[in-house]
Amino acid sequence: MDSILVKGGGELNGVIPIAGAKNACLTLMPATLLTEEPLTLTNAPRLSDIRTMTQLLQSLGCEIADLQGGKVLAMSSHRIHNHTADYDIVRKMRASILVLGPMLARDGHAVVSLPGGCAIGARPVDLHLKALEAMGAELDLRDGYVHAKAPGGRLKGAVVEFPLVSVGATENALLAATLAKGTTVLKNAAREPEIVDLAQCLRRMGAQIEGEGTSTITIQGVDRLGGATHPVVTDRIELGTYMLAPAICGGEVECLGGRLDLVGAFAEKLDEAGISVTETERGLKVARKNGRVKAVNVTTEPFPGFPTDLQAQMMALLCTADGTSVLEEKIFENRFMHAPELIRMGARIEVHGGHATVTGVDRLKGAPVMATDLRASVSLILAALAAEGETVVSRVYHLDRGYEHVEDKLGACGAKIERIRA
Ligand SMILES: CC(=O)N[C@H]1[C@@H](OP(=O)(O)OP(=O)(O)OC[C@H]2O[C@@H](n3ccc(=O)[nH]c3=O)[C@H](O)[C@@H]2O)O[C@H](CO)[C@@H](O)[C@@H]1O
Ligand SMILES: C=C(OP(=O)(O)O)C(=O)O
Repeated sequence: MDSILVKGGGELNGVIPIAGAKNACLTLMPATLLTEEPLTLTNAPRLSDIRTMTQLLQSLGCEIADLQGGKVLAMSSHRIHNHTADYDIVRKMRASILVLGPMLARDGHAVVSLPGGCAIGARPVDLHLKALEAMGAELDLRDGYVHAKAPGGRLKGAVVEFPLVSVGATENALLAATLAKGTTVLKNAAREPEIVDLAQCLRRMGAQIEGEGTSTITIQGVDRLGGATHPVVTDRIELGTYMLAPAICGGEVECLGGRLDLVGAFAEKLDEAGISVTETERGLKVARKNGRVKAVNVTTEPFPGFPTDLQAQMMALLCTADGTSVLEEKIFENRFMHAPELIRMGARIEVHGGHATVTGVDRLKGAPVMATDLRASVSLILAALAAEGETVVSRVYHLDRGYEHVEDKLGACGAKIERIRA
């Protein structure tokens, strides 16, 4: 298993290009299952999660060519020859459940392994299943798999009101509704930019969708969808992560392709903490020129609130802030596993249920630490960049799920960071 060695202490200055969004790409890729015609995604990120989704789609019969070093994914699902998403692939990545809606919508049947829990929480998929049931699907849970059928071979439009906001359930229902007979209305739908991106791509393929980006999405089902070429939206979580690098270390970094509308609530917190964020022609410029960061309180919420996927990285910043901050995690029940690792680096953090109280210290100190999940791993790297001495972050396979070329991107801004290959 690879690890990352960081020698901390210096300022960061330079530019960092931001990739296409992992979480958008993972929902755009299954859209290929809705059409016999080619779907091409440009601005795709080069990540292990994208390779896992590629493997899963290929196992179902899709042809996928990754061009330009993986930045372009040319997909073609002329025929789905296998309708079973196997546990061996699904267990690696929860987003695999997103093949259920499209397969069911196109061919009227699908079998998909249940993804199981994960380190940050139990993460059930009941809302995905209830939405598809409302659209007429008959579901049977057997041997760890969901066996799904659409009576008469086609889903039908329905009004689906989600009891809580779920990004994945909104995506699965939206994908499925494009080919259902009649109108589907999704209420209390997620408003994340990745949902907007998915709706835009589906519309390019011929889908009739209104209201994406609001909490009510209306889909008029069509008989068939065609091919399209679509650029994946900028990764707002990668963007937020790299915006934190100069905030923690000092210096000035311009994040190329960054947009304030993608990170509004997060940028407001940076401003409150005393970090300057300005829009440039090419992206967002972030600087911490003088003084210590101020303590701020953060509560994670569905978009447009502060994203749970930036909570760990924000905690790394607040570890050296002036004063005491409280972080409240409202999306996942077990998303503070980075706290004990940050404490190993000298942070003062107390976790009580869904709250973490962080009292800033003058300086963190390097230590051997272990990544427990994707965003935890990058929070440890951010902390290490600001810490005195050396830090080795192990289990970085989590990091590779969501960040491409981390060492190169941070290294170009002056960070002393290298990968130790196992
Ligand atoms: C691949 C992808 O896009 N992942 C993102 C997606 O995950 P994901 O789509 O899994 O997250 P959801 O928005 O569905 O989860 C929100 C909450 O709803 C719960 N829930 C969800 C579905 C369900 O059927 N039943 C249920 O109870 C979850 O356990 C969680 O507590 O959104 C999360 C919340 O912004 C992000 O942290 C993830 O990075
Ligand atoms: C939790 C995340 O991803 P996933 O939903 O794929 O586990 C994430 O991107 O931070």
